[in-house]
Amino acid sequence: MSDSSTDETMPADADRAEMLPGLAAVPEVRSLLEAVDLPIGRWDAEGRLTFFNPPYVSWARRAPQELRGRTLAELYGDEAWHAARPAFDRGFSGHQAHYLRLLRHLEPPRWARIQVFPERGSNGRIDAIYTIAHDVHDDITAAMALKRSNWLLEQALDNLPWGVIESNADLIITRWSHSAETILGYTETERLGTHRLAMGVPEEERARTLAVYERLLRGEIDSWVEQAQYIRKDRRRIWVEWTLSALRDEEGHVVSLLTFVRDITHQIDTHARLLHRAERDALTGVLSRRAVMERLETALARRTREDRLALCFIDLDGFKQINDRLGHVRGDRLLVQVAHAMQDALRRDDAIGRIGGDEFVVLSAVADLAAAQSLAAKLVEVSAAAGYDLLSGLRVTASVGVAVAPIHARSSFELLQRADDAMYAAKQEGKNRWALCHRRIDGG
Ligand SMILES: Nc1nc2c(ncn2[C@@H]2O[C@H](COP(=O)(O)OP(=O)(O)OP(=O)(O)O)[C@@H](O)[C@H]2O)c(=O)[nH]1
Repeated sequence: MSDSSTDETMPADADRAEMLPGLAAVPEVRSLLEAVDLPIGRWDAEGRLTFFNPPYVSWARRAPQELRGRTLAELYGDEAWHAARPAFDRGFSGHQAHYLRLLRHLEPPRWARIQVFPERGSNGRIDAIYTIAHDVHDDITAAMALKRSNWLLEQALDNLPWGVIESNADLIITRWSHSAETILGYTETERLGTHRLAMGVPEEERARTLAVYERLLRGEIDSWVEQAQYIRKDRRRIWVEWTLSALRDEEGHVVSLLTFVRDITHQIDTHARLLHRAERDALTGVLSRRAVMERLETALARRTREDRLALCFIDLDGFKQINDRLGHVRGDRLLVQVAHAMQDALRRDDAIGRIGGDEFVVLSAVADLAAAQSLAAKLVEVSAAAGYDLLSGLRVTASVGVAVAPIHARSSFELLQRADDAMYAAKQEGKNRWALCHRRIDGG
């Protein structure tokens, strides 16, 4: 080993004091700089490292003789110098500055915040700058992770099939995601800062919806899921599912309502179609046998002492002949015509179902027997009018039997039986007519 290299690595205290430039030459300052547990370096006007304390040596991962007199670019590369240069320039122009640098010479690399401040000589000139490095790796990586997860969250929220809406404790909207725009038709600009109920919620739903919001805001419930209608900006009514959650601060106060919204119009339509299909007779569109029997059971179960329920049993006359002469397709058409004519003759609360080939049942709440009879008469009349095949001039008519609960029967089975008997009587009497059940429960 040469003498000079010995001098470089371990300078005697006296020699070192002479070698030290600027402020660092003052013994008190030097002791202070060496005692500080942060890497400190002094860079002269040519950007060369002229002083460094012991923490700097271990931080730089170099022997002292490899550090002294070197520029930052020589020590850490051009990329590092590029990051440092603006702050160095500010330091040499008399200002404090700082910059962030990823220290790639460390394994694994770490983020540091480097503070730069000028050293002014006695003549006021700036002879050098000092750098102090702070390890901010954990803060920076935490901030970057937070930023990234926020970014991911935003991306995810925007790409979800769910619209995301957030409103504050005054129900003013503070977030309206991209998907919310797509589903509800209003843009973020139109909705931010407006009241939740200002647009879209149908008039008749407002009071109920507000009551739900208020329960959430008061903390009475934490979440709420419901299906409701919404009027889009283009005035189209859609079905949506709202999932609302109350968000609380650290003290537990509800500060906002987070809402996810999903368009379920398609599901609701499909469900309605399936329900309709199960409930309806495929040919005529009136109720199916099962559905009309269910209505009958329900109506009888709900009937109060005073209520009267008329059941008309309708069987078309001579329908076999229509089929035989005109074929099934034209027969079908006549069936449909008669079914629709009967349906059109009924009131909103009445029900009509097809229970067999050419057999129908009509249910109607009536005031008395006279009303039941006039209903039966009307069914006979409209069937005869509608049951006409224009091409052949052939006609079908209907025979109708009517029984009334609780006058003629109390159970559904009996009521149906009594009406069927009465219909048979009408056929016997010559068809195209109605007959009232003649057997009263009380035997009268
Ligand atoms: N076109 C068509 N015909 C049907 C359908 N369902 C049953 N039929 C026919 O309807 C006819 C019903 O016959 P009936 O009620 O016994 O005979 P009808 O000629 O009406 O005799 P009456 O009731 O005594 O007047 C039969 O020929 C069945 O084949 C259907 O969905 N479409």
